[in-house]
Amino acid sequence: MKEEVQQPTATRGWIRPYVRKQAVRFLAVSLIATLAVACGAALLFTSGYLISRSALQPYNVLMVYVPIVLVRTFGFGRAVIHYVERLISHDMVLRILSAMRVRLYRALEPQAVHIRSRYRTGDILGLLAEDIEQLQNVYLRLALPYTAAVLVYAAGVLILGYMDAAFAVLIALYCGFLLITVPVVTLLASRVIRKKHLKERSLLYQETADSIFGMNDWLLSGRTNHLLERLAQRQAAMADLDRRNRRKEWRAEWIMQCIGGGAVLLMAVWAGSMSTSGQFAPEWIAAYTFVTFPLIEAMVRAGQAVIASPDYRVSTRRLQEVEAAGTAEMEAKTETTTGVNSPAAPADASAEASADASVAAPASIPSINIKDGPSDAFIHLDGVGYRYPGSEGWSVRDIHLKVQTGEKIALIGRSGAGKSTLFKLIQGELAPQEGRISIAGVEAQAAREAGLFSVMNQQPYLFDTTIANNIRLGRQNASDEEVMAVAERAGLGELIASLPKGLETPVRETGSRFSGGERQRISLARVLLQNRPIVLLDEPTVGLDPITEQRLLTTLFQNLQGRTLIWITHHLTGMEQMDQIIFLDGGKITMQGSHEQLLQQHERYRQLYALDQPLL
Ligand SMILES: Nc1ncnc2c1ncn2[C@@H]1O[C@H](COP(=O)(O)OP(=O)(O)OP(=O)(O)O)[C@@H](O)[C@H]1O
Repeated sequence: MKEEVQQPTATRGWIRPYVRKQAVRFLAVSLIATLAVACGAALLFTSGYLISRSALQPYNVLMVYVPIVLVRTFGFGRAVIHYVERLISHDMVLRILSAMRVRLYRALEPQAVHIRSRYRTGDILGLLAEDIEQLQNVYLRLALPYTAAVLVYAAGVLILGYMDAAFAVLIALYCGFLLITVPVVTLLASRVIRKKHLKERSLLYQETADSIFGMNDWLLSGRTNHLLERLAQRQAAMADLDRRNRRKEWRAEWIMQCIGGGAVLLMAVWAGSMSTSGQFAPEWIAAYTFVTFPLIEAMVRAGQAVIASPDYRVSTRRLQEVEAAGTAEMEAKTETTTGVNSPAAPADASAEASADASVAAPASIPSINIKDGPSDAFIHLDGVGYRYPGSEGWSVRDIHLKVQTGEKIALIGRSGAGKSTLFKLIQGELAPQEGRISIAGVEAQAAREAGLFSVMNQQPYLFDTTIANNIRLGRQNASDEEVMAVAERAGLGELIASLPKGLETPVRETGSRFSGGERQRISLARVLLQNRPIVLLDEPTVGLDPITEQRLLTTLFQNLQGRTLIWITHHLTGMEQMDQIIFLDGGKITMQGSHEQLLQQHERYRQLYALDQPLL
């Protein structure tokens, strides 16, 4: 599959551009599908003739030899044509789907860092798991059968018209009713139920995702039965809507089958009258009657596909929404990286570059070279403000902050003060709505993409593999010696020596064999291996006892000496080692200065510091 399907843009929809791109294949498959129906029709036509002719007991089998051969040929031909049709149509659809998946990925990728705040997880799962799959049915179950049915309809009416114009008009109207009126009326009648069904499904996905994320809390609260009941209710509501919907579809199908039966009767009566009037021999009555079956079946299938079409529309709408958001994000990114707000990397940063550890930056991003060890990272926040989409108030505002290379900053504040938001802004996960952020002379997002940050968070995730592999997440190509060296620097030496398999010891699922402090040390070893100039610490000591906390902090500060450090914390342990301490409250800076300055100038700080000394 070397052929590359061009990626249509957001404005060009999710169906037509691909049909246009694959027009030749689409046309070929439609003709082959029509041929398959025609072959089926010919099979029954000749069968009908053969049965009638045989019933008249010809004196020699050779009298029916030709229809026998034809029945065999059409029977065999139908299977072969059907197979070829499936082969080509699935090949075409797989090409289209692969192009669509690439396109969806490209739409989602620029939004990756905001994905959890922008979409609900259930919707994303639905999008990835269902929507693209749904679209394959547009081609296989809707477009192709409908095109084939219309072609069969047109050919049938033309052939009949050649024999009897008035009857051809009657059949055209009759089958038109089958092909258009019944599906459209059914669609309109089931619109409300379908809408409800989609809403319920989205809620079910959302609640299931929520429940999985919060499974621990449900278990701890002892209310798992309540959760299961709620999910069961939601499922029952959906199943009920499903049933009502299906009932409507079955009714429509039943009506279509009845209409089809009527068409067969009409044909039988017409063929009878044609025979009576001497237009053709009586043997042809069965042939004309039988031929109606496969033709009607093709039309009923097309009608059913139309009835299922709203599901496809919902999928395309969701894909279009995601793509529009992705395009907006890309445009914003392009403006950010090429706009006037993006000064080039400072001269001294590149001057100090060392070849062995430079980070290849994407073309549009000023290249930032990171030398082995701390470099000239300089963080400058100038009047920064951010308000989450849909929120009334600002989560942070008026933030002015200058951090010199190698400085250690503590961000302190109660819950909801805006620490994490500020963190995300510095990391380039969020773009400021007011003011600007520059890191080593470039926008935060560019700094992030150039790999200037390492992050240690509250609960580092350990994968179910060896300690060495978990540390290697920091740098895949690190040698065993390098991994051991950082593990020792992180204070894991003794622990590793006590394990029979040393660095090759499996950590077990989610790292359950290690204590909180040990897990943080593994995370520190990863950070050391990454060797990046800015390290962001998001409460890495939360939940640790005071002694373990002190020890971990000592290891951290010793090993991260010289790097620019920003540390989110809730309390004041270790503040003496910080160059700047920033208090946030209600999204604003309320106190700022070194430990000594704050002790001298702020009574409140003195009180907080005294209160926060651990009882060792
Ligand atoms: N995704 C979001 N959408 C809307 N509002 C948000 C979102 N995330 C945070 N906020 C709001 O922004 C404000 C600051 O939140 P933030 O998470 O930055 O505080 P924090 O100081 O890090 O709190 P904590 O210590 O509890 O993590 C809060 O009022 C919070 O409700």
